[in-house]
Amino acid sequence: MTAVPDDVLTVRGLTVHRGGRRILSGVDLTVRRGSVVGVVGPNGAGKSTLLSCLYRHTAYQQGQVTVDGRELRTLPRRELARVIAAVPQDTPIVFDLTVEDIVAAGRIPHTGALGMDRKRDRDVITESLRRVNLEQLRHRSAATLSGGERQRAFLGRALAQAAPVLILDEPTNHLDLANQEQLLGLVRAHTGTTLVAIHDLNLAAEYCDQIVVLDAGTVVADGPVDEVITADLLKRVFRVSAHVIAHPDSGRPHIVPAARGGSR
Ligand SMILES: Nc1ncnc2c1ncn2[C@@H]1O[C@H](COP(=O)(O)OP(=O)(O)OP(=O)(O)O)[C@@H](O)[C@H]1O
Repeated sequence: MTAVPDDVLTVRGLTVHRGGRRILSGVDLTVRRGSVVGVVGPNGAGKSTLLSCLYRHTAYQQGQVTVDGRELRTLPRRELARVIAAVPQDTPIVFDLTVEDIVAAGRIPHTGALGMDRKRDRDVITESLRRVNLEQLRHRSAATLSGGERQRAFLGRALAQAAPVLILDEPTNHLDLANQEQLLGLVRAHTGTTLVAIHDLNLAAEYCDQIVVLDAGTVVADGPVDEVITADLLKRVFRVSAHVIAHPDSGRPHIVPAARGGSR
C-alpha cells in the first residue's frame, strides 16, 4: 500500500508581481494534511494574493505550488476544482441565482452542469445547506441576502465541492459573533485541510493549528499557534502593544490590547 504523504500543499519561492510592483517575494509554505492554517498579517501584506495563487486565480511569475505532489499549473481546471475549493473575499453575485443554485454549483466539477440529477449530488447539496444553516432560505434569490447569509451560501458551495483542500479568504467578514464561531466551528469540523486568511488574531489562535504571518509580501513567522502569537510579534509586525495571555478555557494564546487610558 502506498503511504499518503503528510504534506498536502507545498509552496516554494512564490513570487508575484502586479501593476509593476512585487506583491509576494519568495514565499515558502508547507501545509500538513488535515490541519487548519491561518494566514494573517497587516492590511496589504499579501494574504489574498497568496491564497488566490493557490486557487489559481492569480498567476505567479516564479516559484512552485504542489498539491499532493502535483504542480498546480499542470492540473486541468475541473481536476483543480475537485482538489481545491475556495471562497474568495466578497464574491459578487453575477446572475440572479437562488441560494440552492449557488450551493449546487459546487457539484459541477463532479457531474458537469447538465448531470446534476444524481441522488448523491442532491444529498450533498441538502447537507451543505444544512451545515451553513441556510435550509430555510434555499429558494431565496441570492441577490436579496444579507452579507453574512451570502458568505454562508458561498461556504455552502465550497463544502458541496467536497474538495480535500478548502481556502477561505476572510470568511468571518460580515458575520456576527455567533455566526463567526459557527463558521469557524464548521472549518474545524472539516475533515480536509483548510487555509484561512483572517484578521481577528484571537479567532485565528482559537481555531488554527498553524499560523503563517505575512508582512510586505514575505513570510515573517510560521509555526504552531503558541509559538507564533507573541507580544513581540504583535509589536514587530502589527505595531501594537498587547498582552498575550492563556485563554481561560482553551489555554491558547489570547491577545489583550494594552490599556490606552492607563491603569485604574
Ligand atoms: N492588481 C494589482 N495591481 C497592483 N497592486 C495590487 C494589485 N492587487 C493587489 N495589489 C497590492 O498588493 C498588496 C497586497 O494585496 P492583498 O490584497 O494580497 O493584501 P491583503 O494582505 O489580503 O490585504 P487586506 O488585509 O487589506 O485584505 C496591496 O498593497 C495591494 O494594493
